[in-house]
Amino acid sequence: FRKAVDIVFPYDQITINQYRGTHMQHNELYTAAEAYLSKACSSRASKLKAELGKEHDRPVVTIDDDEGVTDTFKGTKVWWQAYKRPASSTTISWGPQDDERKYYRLTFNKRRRKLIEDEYLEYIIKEGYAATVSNRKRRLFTNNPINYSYESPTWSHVAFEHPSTFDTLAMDPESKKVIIDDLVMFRDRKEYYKKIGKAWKRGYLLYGPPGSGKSSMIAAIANFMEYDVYDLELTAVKTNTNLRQIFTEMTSKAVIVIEDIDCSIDLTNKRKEKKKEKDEEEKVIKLPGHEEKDESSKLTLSGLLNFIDGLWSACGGERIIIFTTNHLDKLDPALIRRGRMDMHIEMSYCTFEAFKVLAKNYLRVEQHELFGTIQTLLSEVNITPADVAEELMPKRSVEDDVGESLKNLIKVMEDKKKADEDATKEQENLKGESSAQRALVFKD
Ligand SMILES: Nc1ncnc2c1ncn2[C@@H]1O[C@H](COP(=O)(O)OP(=O)(O)OP(=O)(O)O)[C@@H](O)[C@H]1O
Repeated sequence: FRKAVDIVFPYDQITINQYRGTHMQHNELYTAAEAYLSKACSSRASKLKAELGKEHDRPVVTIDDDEGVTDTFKGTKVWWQAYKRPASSTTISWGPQDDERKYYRLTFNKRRRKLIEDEYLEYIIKEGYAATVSNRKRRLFTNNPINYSYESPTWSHVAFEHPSTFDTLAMDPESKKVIIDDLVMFRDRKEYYKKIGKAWKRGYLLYGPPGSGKSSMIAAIANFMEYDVYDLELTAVKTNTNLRQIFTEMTSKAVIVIEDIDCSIDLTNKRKEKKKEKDEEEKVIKLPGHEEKDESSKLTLSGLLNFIDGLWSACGGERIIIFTTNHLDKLDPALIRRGRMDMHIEMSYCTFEAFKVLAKNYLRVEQHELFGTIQTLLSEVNITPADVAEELMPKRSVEDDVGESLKNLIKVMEDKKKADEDATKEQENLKGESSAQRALVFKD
């Protein structure tokens, strides 16, 4: 293509070596370019796949040695070419890669050198870094003391591979959009947060009955943001010092999850004991087996909130903190007041819109004659998405099971409706009986 370039305009070139310096120091720009080009190639592959249609399932597009790709930046076309320098038989080198020196050559219009040097290379570093981060395997951390590893005295981790995404998450589409928009806004506001001097963090409170998809929502958020997940077990945190350690040993892009917050913190009892407003903040988190220890060894609510609001902010990084609860009413208002939790997200029982997402995921159907019956039943019965998903899971092949799975779901909902009606009747009878008894006592 150099000939082609030559014909079109006088060209200029930049060479980007894999290593630089005598000590074979890795070249940051080369690494970034490698990641950037591989991402550009794979997005081209997906486009190509869409253009070619289904029969060409996996077109492989990649930049190989002695191959080139083009890119356009601010209206300027650039050519990337990958090379491998042949081994030099005359040089003796201690460097392991001597026989494999790789480099890229970037060709562009001579008049555009300033734009390329000042802006395009910066852009490559930024985009290349972002591509590396998104390719990196993300991790699920836990502070459960049984799993402590050598790497960190507080966190142990496994690969985070939860498949849940916003596409597979069954919930009202409007609420889903509000959450996605909020996340995008959060992601794009780094400079804004810096300018106003606020920690770059977001707090969500997820509430809803068991099986409504709180864990699935957390995974969808983490997958969407490409963050690591930290599952914080509060009962394993012994002191504020321990908490400080835990919060400072996190990666910079993290979703911190504190599940069942109502079970981790005993607030109600302490509130009765402490009358003064000031004392409110010093409510103690009861740790199993630690109730009788002296105050200094206990984790306080103020300790937790300070980390969320203050100290932790100073550590930098983008953080999302998610609290979950099955019982919103049991939580202390101080913990959930706006500002501390930016958004309260209700994960509800299954609606018809949510059911349609599950039917599409599990049975690959978007329409069916039984949908009408299901819609009516869903408006009458409280059933969680987890229970619906259980019924929709195909037992044999998906095609054979669509009608059968939907019928099973209808049966489960009808049984539940009947059980609810019987329970209501029984309660009414009991009420009737007790008021009749009261009337009798009164008469006596
Ligand atoms: N809203 C949902 N969208 C998609 N799948 C869901 C949803 N809710 C539940 N499920 C399915 O049910 C299973 C259990 O749900 P999940 O663990 O997310 O619920 P949860 O509200 O976190 O429950 P718990 O409070 O008991 O932890 C999930 O693995 C998923 O397959």
